[in-house]
Order: sequence, then structure tokens, then C-alpha cells
Amino acid sequence: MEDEADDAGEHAEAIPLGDPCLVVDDLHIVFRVFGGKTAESARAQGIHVQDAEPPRRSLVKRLLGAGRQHVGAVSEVHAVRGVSFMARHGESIGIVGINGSGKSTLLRAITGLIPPHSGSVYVDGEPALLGVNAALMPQMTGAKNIEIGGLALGMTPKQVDERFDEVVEFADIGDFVDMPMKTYSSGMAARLRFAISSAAIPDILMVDEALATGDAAFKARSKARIAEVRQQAGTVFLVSHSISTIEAMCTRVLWMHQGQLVMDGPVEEVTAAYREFVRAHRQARSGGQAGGRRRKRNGGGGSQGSGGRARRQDKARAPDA
Ligand SMILES: Nc1ncnc2c1ncn2[C@@H]1O[C@H](COP(=O)(O)OP(=O)(O)OP(=O)(O)O)[C@@H](O)[C@H]1O
Repeated sequence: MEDEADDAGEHAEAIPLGDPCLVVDDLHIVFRVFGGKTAESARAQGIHVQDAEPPRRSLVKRLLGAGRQHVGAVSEVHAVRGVSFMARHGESIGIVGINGSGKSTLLRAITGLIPPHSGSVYVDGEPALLGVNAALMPQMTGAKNIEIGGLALGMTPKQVDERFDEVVEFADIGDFVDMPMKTYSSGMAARLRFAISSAAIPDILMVDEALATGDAAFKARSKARIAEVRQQAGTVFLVSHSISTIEAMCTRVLWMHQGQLVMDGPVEEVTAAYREFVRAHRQARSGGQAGGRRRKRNGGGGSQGSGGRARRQDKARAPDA
């Protein structure tokens, strides 16, 4: 969680809301992960992982594979767990949550990039979304990606042509537009994704961390573009670790934790609760890490003296526990 001085104190303007444009009903997203290590590290982060049934193999495959060692386990990462909410035309909805809480997965599921394991996503109209982590081609130039991305969003070749210069200017990538995207910094790529995905004023605009990568001028342009989308009855979803950006650009906030929606409400209410949670989470983690480092030093054959110091620290911390 970061606070950006540029945004601090700003608030998104409330506009009259339209009819529902999106209903997410008891949505579950499950990823199959091959390899035991991934499951272990995910579990260590508090992510809900369960061992999956091994896939049924055909007789031929079983015979060919006979004698081979089974490498790693198949596990399932339950990334989104029973999420339900409704969004209306004109809303600007922020999604907050610590790393791995399921924010991007939820957005990708709304765009239709990931099929639900169970539950449903209903969208009013055809969602013309380039989506989160949009599949722009790293080996192609920015120019080619603007063309392909624009067409994928439903623009005609003429419209792509007309908006080309505006997209380049918005993304502020200058001459890099003629370079392959793999040469871009992550900030440049994120700005270009945002510029392409918002060029056609989509019904639903998904913004995943793109705003964290720009300077104050890019943020101001993005804010104006988001306002334009909302004015034209579009809906905006914004994932950001910057609470002040969420406060400046959103009218409602969803808080995800371990794949679940733990809070959905007005900006001030949710961000206040989330700030408090993050502070406590950080304190718990820094306490845990300090303990971990201490244990490692002692375990590494440290002198009697350092072990003594560690024990005294533990005693001093005991009343807090
Ligand atoms: N393609 C995938 N295959 C397997 N697991 C995945 C995949 N994509 C995401 N996950 C897992 O799903 C969980 C949710 O990930 P997600 O990227 O949605 O979280 P996030 O809240 O957006 O995180 P961050 O803030 O770090 O971007 C994580 O445990 C992640 O490891």
C-alpha cells in the first residue's frame, strides 16, 4: 500500500448511476498448478490450495509412462472464492487487497479471459475490453500493437488511424512507438495498455496498476479519461496498491482477501478499514521476520552472547504477545 502525494486529498465526483451493467454471482476461479513447490509456497502466503485428483490418463499414456517417476503434485489454487457483487453504469470501482488476494484474477474473469470454475458473470452488452495484462505482443512495435489492440476492441481500421496519434501522446512513449514492446520499461508498457484500452471509450474499462507507473501529468490525463468513460455511462474498475489513487478516482471500493470479498462499500469506509488492516499486517510480518532472522542467527552457531541478547529481546516482547 502506497500513498501518492499527487493524489492525496482528491476525490472522485459522484454522478447519477444508471442501470446494472455487471452482475458477478458466487464466482469461483480455480487454477490447476503442476509442481508441489508452487502449492507449498502459495500455502505459505495464506492462499487456499488443495491437492487435486490426478488427471485420468489414457491406457497408451499409462503404458508409455510406466516406470517414470511422478514429478511434483497437481494442486489447485482457489484464487477467487464465492465473490458476488453488482456494478452500475457510471460507477468507478476500486479493488484493493494485498498481493495474491485475487484482484487481477477477478478482473480477468470479468473480461472473460478466465472461465469460471463455478458461478456466473453477467455483462450488459459486449464487453469491449483489452483487459488486464492485455495480450499485447512483445516482439511487435508499439504501433502494430496499437493497431491490433484497437481492432481487438472493436474499432474500425479508420478509427484506429484517427486515434493513433492521440494514443501515442497519451501513453507518452514518443519514438519508442516504432520499437518492439519488449524494449519498453514496465511503466511505458502499462501506459500504452491504458491508452489503447481507453481509446475507444469502452463500456467497462479495466485499469490494473497502470496509474501507478505514470507521472503527475499521466495521472491527470488518466483521471480525465476515467471521468469521460463514466460520463458516457461506462463503468471503471481500478486495481491499485495506492490508496490515494483509489480515493481520487473511485466512488466505491471492493476489498479482496484470500480470494474472498471481505468488504464492499463507500470509499472512505473501506479504505479506512483496509489501511488499518495493512498496518496490522505489516506489523505482524515485520515482527515475524525479525523473529525469523533471530532464529537463523542463533541456529547458525552464534556466540553465547548473541543468543543471550535474543532471549532478552524475547522476554521484553512477551507482554505484547
Ligand atoms: N495462471 C495462474 N496459475 C496459477 N495460479 C495463479 C495464476 N494466476 C494467478 N494465480 C494465483 O492466484 C492467486 C491470486 O492472484 P492474483 O494475481 O489475482 O492476485 P492479486 O491480488 O492481483 O495480486 P498482486 O497484487 O500481487 O498483483 C495468487 O495466489 C496467484 O499465485
